[in-house]
Amino acid sequence: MREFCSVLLLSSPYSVLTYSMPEDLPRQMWHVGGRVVVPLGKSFRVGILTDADVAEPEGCVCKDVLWPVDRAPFFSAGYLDFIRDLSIRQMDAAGKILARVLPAALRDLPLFKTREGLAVRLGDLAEGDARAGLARDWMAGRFAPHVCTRRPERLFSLITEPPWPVRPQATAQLDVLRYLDVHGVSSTKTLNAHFGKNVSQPLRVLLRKELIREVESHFEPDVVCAPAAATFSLTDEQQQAVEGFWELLTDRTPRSALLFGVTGSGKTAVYLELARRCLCLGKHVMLLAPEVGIALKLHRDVREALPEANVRLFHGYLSPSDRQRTFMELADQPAPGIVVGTRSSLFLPIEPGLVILDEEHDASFKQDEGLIYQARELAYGRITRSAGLLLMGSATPDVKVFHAARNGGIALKRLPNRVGEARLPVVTLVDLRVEPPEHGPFATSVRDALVAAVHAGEQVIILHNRRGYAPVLYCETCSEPVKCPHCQVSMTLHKRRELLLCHYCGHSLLFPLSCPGCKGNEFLPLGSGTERLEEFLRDDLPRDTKILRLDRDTSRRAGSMQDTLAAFARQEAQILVGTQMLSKGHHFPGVTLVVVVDGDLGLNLPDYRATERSFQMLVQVAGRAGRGEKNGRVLIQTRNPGHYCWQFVRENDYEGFFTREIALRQVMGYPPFVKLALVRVSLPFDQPDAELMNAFAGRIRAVCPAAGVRVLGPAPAPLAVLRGRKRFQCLLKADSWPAIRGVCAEMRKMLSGEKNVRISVDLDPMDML
Ligand SMILES: Nc1ncnc2c1ncn2[C@@H]1O[C@H](COP(=O)(O)OP(=O)(O)OP(=O)(O)O)[C@@H](O)[C@H]1O
Ligand SMILES: [Zn+2]
Repeated sequence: MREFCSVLLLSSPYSVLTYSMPEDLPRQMWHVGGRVVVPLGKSFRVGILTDADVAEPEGCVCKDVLWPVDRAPFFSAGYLDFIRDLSIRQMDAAGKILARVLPAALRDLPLFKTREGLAVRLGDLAEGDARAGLARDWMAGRFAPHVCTRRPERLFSLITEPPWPVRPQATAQLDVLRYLDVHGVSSTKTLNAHFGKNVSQPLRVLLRKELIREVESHFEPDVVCAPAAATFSLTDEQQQAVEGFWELLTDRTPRSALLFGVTGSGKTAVYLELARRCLCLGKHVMLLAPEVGIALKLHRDVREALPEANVRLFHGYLSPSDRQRTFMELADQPAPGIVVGTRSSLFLPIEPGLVILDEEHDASFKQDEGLIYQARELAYGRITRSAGLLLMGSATPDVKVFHAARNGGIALKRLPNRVGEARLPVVTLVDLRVEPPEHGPFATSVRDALVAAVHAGEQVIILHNRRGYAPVLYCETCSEPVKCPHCQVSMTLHKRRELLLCHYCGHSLLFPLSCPGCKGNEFLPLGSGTERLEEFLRDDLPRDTKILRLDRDTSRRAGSMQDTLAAFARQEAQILVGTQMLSKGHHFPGVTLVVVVDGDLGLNLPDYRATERSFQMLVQVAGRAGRGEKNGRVLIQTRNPGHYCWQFVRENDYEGFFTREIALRQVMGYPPFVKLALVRVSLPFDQPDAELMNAFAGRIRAVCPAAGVRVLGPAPAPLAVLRGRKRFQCLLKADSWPAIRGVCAEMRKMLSGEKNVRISVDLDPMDML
């Protein structure tokens, strides 16, 4: 009797199709969860065999599956189920989701080779005399696909900052240098695509001149481990947390839990002990951080604490070949190990018994572009299939998560004290209306504190959440700021790099320039970013003060972020200036003073989470002070000291903040009391929109009430133009996700025939701009 199976295509049209199983090939060649090659139209595709026992479809003739790619299942049934579930929730095809998360080489048609190295054409696999023999060879392991059809991409990084010792006539070299300067580590493929030609010649010259170097990844794991920290035993609080979580981990039902521990309370040690025990149980562990910088720190922590464990580092900046290798190795079911990484690790083909999200409140756990997802939900999806534990940890939990923990949906353990003798720092607000900034951006008392700390040989962290030299470059001739032609926002001046950059789309202009509007040449940089702050400090502080800066600009060269963090940890510098990158996760015992230049920066964004995010960042950065022997203090400059968040920041009172915030959310009708979705519609800048948007608005109004969905908008988005497209958005509120999904599906249908119009749906949005 003929047998039929389902195959999920990993390339367009991404559908699930029914094929017949070839009767002349042994049944043992096929594995549910393994990749297969199937014919489609006149070509071949790679798909995943998702079901080997389906009924014969009526009224159509099925083609045979051509040949397997994997000798064993690549994905477990649980993994495929997880992807299917995600596809329902994201309203996107499962094949498309997988195509987005699998390394390209694993979706490509493989090259089949005999053991002698002779290539076998796909057509020959379909028919021909060799087929039976090849099947025998396959079973005996003498015939296999060769996956690596692409040449591994080479990655390049700058070695030095501009200016570079290159003749002005050597334009090809300068172009490449500038590109790497703006975009950071880039591959040959991106470079060739950008310049529309092969750039291997200038690359060769630049390598020889030692102006660039080839790297494995943007962020290479530290080769040398710090000397193992003195071993310590867990405090009673830590021990109790471990035992509580361990009970949940071993009770054979999926669980989620929150470790709510103040900054410096030793949450990492709790994670590591649980990870160790989980490995002993024979289960995999995923330890995830919101940012690569913190993932690298955790990777080091794990290797120090568990030197015997099998540890892998995974994040979005690995080279394609590294990503591919990790997927292949893990699909091969290695002994239980630990994956340390960022959110995309959740798609690796292992069954984790324990998933830990460190700094769980962080917005970077949400992916906002392409495949939109929240790592917390994905992680829960993973551990439901393995009956494992999802452990979230933070000093400032997400308000939604803490609400669930309060109501018993999530188990809660606390670490209310810092480890050892360390105390939480004293936080003081500096009212800039009373004490205006007289030393660059600093009030006199703040500057005095800075100088005193430097004198005393202590370390200082200065947070300013804005990179670049000045956020606005104002033309004195036409009185207009220089704006990005694609986004209509002000371009940021990066003085040292001699660039103007759009922080939204990456568009860059060389500086100095003449005003794009009036050709004027006189400019005034307005406001200040981290670069200007650093410049001010160098001029203002004693000459021998060592200053480091950490932001996306100083992290463009491979390894530079780690170098900066390591140098500061070794106390080679006294001051570290930077953006929110330095606010969390790191442990610098020498820091006694933290200064926040503009505490109001994030408070007034048009987003219901603005206060929560600001509060979290301020408490986190304050938490970098006083982690060693000496007490810490924190000075926050503000012009708005009446805001309700300050009282809680000053007292490091998360729960007080939570109580206030959750009451507001209830009154205003925001999550967790309602489900929220943001629907974005965009169209090319020069395309008329009035008629379309009016009709769209009318139809939404007709659909929403019946579905029990309230709608705000459509209205122009706060960033009304981005990357050359006009943007509109509407906010949907309802009591249930299915109601929202129903309306979103309708909205997609409404716009499906419109030319050049794109629609995206963000469930539970993090970024409302
Ligand atoms: N039981 C212990 N005894 C001594 N030192 C400890 C103990 N537990 C943790 N530590 C040390 O305390 C320091 C702070 O711990 P850790 O970085 O884990 O804090 P955290 O809770 O993650 O803070 P944050 O939320 O600010 O990142 C680390 O250097 C760690 O080695
Ligand atoms: Zn732009």
